[in-house]
Amino acid sequence: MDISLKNVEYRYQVDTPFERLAIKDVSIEIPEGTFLAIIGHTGSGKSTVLQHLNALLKPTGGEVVIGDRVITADKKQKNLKEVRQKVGIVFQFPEHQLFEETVEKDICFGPMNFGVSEQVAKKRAREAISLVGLGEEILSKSPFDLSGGQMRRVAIAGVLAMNPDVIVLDEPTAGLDPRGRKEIMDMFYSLHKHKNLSTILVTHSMEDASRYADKIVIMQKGQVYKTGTPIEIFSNPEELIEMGLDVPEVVKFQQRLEKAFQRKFSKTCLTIEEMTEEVSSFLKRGDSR
Ligand SMILES: Nc1ncnc2c1ncn2[C@@H]1O[C@H](COP(=O)(O)OP(=O)(O)OP(=O)(O)O)[C@@H](O)[C@H]1O
Repeated sequence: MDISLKNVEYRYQVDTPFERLAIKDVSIEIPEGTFLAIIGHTGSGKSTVLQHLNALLKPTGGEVVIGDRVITADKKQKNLKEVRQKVGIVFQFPEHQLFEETVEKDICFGPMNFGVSEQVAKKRAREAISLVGLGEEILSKSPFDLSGGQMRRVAIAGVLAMNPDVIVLDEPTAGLDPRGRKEIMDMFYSLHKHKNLSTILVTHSMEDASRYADKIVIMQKGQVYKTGTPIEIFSNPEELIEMGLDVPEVVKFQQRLEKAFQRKFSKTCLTIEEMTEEVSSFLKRGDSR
């Protein structure tokens, strides 16, 4: 399912003294099967954009196209439930939304709320729990007896059990240790690859944006500042640093080497493997000078 935002504007608390323009003139194309990362400073509008992707927010200007639905400020919208089922959102700290007595009931809650039978919901719960790397024995436990990392996986399983076509992630690894972060991100990447799940990731981690995304959008002051592939975005690290944004460690390392040797590498490296190759040919070239 394709999603696109066309010149979207959103104002919070319209017609009140607290009215605030949060995003304006935002255009983003997300073809089916894309892994898109949205980066930018706090307050740049990332979460506001994200909530338009499953019609939790309706634009106050422009239009949002989700599959065959067109959502604008004026149009009366029916059956947004269908859109919300197809586009699943994993909010920050999703485990805070667990509330049922058992993991199984918690995971089944969403699908049953959308009219799926109990039997089918239970089947989906078993599939979803395995997709997030947990064993079926956990289904009968109370979510509140689990570790933080397990709770997070259970909450994600609840979103997956809705069988979404698109998954939207708002800093899904916030508060996890480095190993937990990598496990969760690898899991989303594998779902994206094997189930062709379009994935939209809002993140402060440039490492994750460069490692997993096909396309990156930089938001600044409520607008899209730049869109490109990870190579296009990170091949000019000075621009990002000037904006006060970080760049991946491997890019910083390349910058330092280039400065120390007063020579440019033939390309920007985004992984340790690429960097190793580039450094060895760089040193060989150095030898033959
Ligand atoms: N409920 C709200 N009412 C009024 N203004 C809001 C509301 N939510 C967000 N804003 C404002 O909209 C702008 C964009 O906020 P948004 O949360 O989309 O940014 P963000 O890039 O996701 O930030 P963060 O990285 O901190 O999550 C900010 O100026 C923010 O103060």
